[in-house]
Amino acid sequence: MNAHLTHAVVIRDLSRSFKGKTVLDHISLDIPAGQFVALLGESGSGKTTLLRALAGLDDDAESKGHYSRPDNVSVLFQDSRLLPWKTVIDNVKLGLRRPDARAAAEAMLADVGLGDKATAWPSTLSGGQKQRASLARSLLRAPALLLADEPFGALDALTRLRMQALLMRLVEHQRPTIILVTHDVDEALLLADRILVLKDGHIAEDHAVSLAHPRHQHQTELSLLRARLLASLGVEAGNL
Ligand SMILES: Nc1ncnc2c1ncn2[C@@H]1O[C@H](COP(=O)(O)OP(=O)(O)OP(=O)(O)O)[C@@H](O)[C@H]1O
Repeated sequence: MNAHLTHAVVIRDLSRSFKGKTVLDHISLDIPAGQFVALLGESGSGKTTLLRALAGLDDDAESKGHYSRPDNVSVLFQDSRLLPWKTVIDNVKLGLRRPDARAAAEAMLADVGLGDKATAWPSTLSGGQKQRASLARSLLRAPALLLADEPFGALDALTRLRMQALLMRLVEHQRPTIILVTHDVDEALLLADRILVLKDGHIAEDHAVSLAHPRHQHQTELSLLRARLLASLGVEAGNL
């Protein structure tokens, strides 16, 4: 849409309900191209529903309002969604119509540290390796918008840290607009340019995080925002 050239995502008065139950409640939001947005919120606040709405999923929902976003979107889920009957490289280049698809997939696998797993079957990979393959599949499409729904939520803490660093390194080159749904306040603080808190289907808080990368959990600005976000999410930092 010409009116929104500088914004990758424009949402106006978006509401969604399922069987009469309102889940998204008049959401309006502008996201500049290249911004990394983290979406926090208590369980059931509507995070996944917002992401799915932008992905064009959930056709059974009653929707009002509208949004615009780039056509070139990749979605990254908590489970890697690799097809078990295809090798890792065939999963990564699935549906890609480029003459150099195989070479590009090989290069992307090397980038995510899976250069030696191209011909492996998904069932032989660890959880972290599967998510790496899934990330490679998403980024190989050079998406203008990456929608990620807790992509590292099922990984152990150390693997999660590695994946966060890998994501930051890879998106540094491509600079897609990113919306990351996460339960992990520190993940949001370490990665995002902007943190939104959803509450009962509306955006209750909108924080800019302007600190340079790489960030460290103990930086004062992050500590202050962490305490505030934890309080918003109903967690008292002093009790942790
Ligand atoms: N397809 C659907 N049909 C009926 N209800 C739905 C559907 N999708 C979501 N909901 C309801 O919408 C509400 C918000 O769900 P959503 O998954 O968006 O929340 P969330 O913030 O992502 O939660 P969580 O952090 O637990 O994943 C929930 O009450 C859920 O039951």
